[in-house]
Amino acid sequence: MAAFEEFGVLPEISKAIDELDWTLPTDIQAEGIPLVLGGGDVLMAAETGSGKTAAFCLPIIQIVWETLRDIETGRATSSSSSSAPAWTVSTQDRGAALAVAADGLRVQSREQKEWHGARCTRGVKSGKWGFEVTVTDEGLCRVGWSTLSANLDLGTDKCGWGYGGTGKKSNSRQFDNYGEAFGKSDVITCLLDMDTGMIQYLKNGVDLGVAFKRINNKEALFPAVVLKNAEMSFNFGQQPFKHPLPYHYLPLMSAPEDKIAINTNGTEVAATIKLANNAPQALIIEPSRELAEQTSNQIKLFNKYLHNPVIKELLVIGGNSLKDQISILQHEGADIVVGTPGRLEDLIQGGYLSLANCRFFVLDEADGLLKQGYGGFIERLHKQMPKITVDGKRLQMIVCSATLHAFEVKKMAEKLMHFPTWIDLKGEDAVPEAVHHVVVKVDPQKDRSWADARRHILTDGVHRSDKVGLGQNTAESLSEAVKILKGDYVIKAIDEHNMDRAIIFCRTKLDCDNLEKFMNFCDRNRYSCVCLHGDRKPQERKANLELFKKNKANFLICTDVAARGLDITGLPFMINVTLPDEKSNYVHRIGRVGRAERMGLAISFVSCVPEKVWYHGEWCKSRGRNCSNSNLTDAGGCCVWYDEQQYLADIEEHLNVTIQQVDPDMKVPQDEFDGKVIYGQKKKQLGSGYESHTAQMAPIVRNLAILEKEAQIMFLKRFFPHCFDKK
Ligand SMILES: Nc1ncnc2c1ncn2[C@@H]1O[C@H](COP(=O)(O)OP(=O)(O)OP(=O)(O)O)[C@@H](O)[C@H]1O
Repeated sequence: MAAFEEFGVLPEISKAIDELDWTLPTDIQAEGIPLVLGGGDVLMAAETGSGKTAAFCLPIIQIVWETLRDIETGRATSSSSSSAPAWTVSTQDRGAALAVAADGLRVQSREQKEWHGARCTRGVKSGKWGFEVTVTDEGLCRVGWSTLSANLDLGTDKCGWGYGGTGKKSNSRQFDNYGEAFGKSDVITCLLDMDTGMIQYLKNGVDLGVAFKRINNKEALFPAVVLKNAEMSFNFGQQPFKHPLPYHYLPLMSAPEDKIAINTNGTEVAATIKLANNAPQALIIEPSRELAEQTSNQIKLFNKYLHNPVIKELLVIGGNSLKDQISILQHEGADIVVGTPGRLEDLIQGGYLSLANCRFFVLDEADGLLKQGYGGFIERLHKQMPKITVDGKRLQMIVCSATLHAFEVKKMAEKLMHFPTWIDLKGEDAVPEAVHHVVVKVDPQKDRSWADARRHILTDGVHRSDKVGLGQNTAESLSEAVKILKGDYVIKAIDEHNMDRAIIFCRTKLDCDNLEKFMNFCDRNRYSCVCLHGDRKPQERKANLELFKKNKANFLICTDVAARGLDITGLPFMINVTLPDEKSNYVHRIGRVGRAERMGLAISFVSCVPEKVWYHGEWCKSRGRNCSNSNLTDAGGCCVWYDEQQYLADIEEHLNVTIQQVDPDMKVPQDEFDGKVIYGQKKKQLGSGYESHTAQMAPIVRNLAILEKEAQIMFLKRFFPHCFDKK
């Protein structure tokens, strides 16, 4: 069996993977694929280039295909089930913000302002029954019994009877003192005597007395709960109760069929499902067009051998014809949509793309999307997606990035995701081992070559009206010198390392354009380059990326638009002309090399003096185009002093490493990277490292064995002293 099949992947998909020469799943794939196939919400945090795209695409493709096949063969029906469901909390008969765990025995609502409730899948028509709940987190909760016609806000109408954590019982919105308050870790036993119409509760095994008597009810009663920012677990008798039920009461699980009623709320008569053309099963959001295109291409590759039915995949990004995308949605249809926020918003708002059948919601580079301000957009889409699809499947949300440890991500996950599993393969943000990253200090006071540089890069014009140049030892003059030196250092780095392929990051679009001109000026053939940034037309961006990918241009000069996710096989080198001010972007930029275990060298230039740079905000009318207001922002201008030393310190602290420093001659010192690896290729004899690991662990294991033996002997001596006496 092929390696991927062992993780539950269909043979047809596995065959397509084999053709890519992937022998084994990467760690994130080995952990992520089974979790997604198993129906869970997943947060995947793993380093750049570790194969996250396939970790979510493969299981999604598989489930989408299986669903299409079931629909085609008539096996898929809407969520009603004539066979009686188990005693669990219903995923159908529940409030929108109430999450039910996969086993149906734990519920959670993180909604702070509103109450959200749910009922059990089964109820009882007669007899004396009991179940237990445990409060597993702080918050407000009410638990008890209700009929199917009661509203989910238990105790607020005449058909629901509840007991709340504040020590009140309620029915018909009448709240009366009862028992005592309860909270986290308390166990509440809920008792119902259908024959006399009596409801009673125990708190941690202590009888609180009758709560409701002679309830005038002819309908079946169902266990019910309502929560406000709280969590609770249920036991209908699946586990031994923590506190025994009073005499004559039995666990609900043991109720015979003739006394059971089935919860039919939210379930409809079985019907064959038909999915609308414009209502895909999966929506994948990417932060940039290039990345969306890349993911879409991967899906096409993995799909290759899945026929009957064929999965229809659609890329929706700006720059491609909106009319064509609408036409495809209306006529051919799409099962998986990959897109960027802007175009997705246009299609959804225009009513061309429906989220009514969406069961996979993927946020790739999620922290990037949130930082770009798409949090509200994501929440709006999530609200429009059904939490349970027509065929009874739960909406699954998958969130990934190499840098997921942002507060915004955790907040969003808490709000939108359903008991998500974190796959965190690195702990905190980290740079892959396959990346050798170094910094080169740019010190215009030590390196005076800028002073008599006859040819130099056209700088960004920040100091156009300042007096700069030789003899001027002002901050402005040194800042201008840094800009000149950095242009030269790019050429030096390329020459020193014989780079014939590299991605070069600049801070602004203008810096990219200036570097492109400079490299062409130096030698159009040797330094052949293309640009990728937001001011270039979509078709040009696409063409430039292709030129670089196909090796027709040696260098790709770009802004952070290309920092995330771009996958260029075996890219050996990367240059940071200026460090990003956002720590996580360092990790993403660096991650363009050292992918799929191929070694990469990343060189970052770091100015030793402050550099004055453009910073156009909303206040800049032209948003930077031909802007010449070089005053500082606090004086109403569009410039700031950029402190790269500080950014370097921040990055080092964030990654908990000291980044190796290299002299301006760009020579990388002899270490385990140099000489033993060829950048762009896999490290030879990577080895598992187990051998040295075993040697390190051996003495510790030996000590543990001794301790274990001592503990066992102490135990035996204490409880079986006679065995030792005899000896
Ligand atoms: N199991 C595998 N075996 C070999 N190569 C793989 C495997 N999985 C993925 N790859 C390759 O590894 C490279 C990186 O994969 P991918 O783009 O999915 O990384 P990523 O984790 O999403 O990175 P980033 O965080 O930068 O977006 C790709 O070229 C991909 O083809």
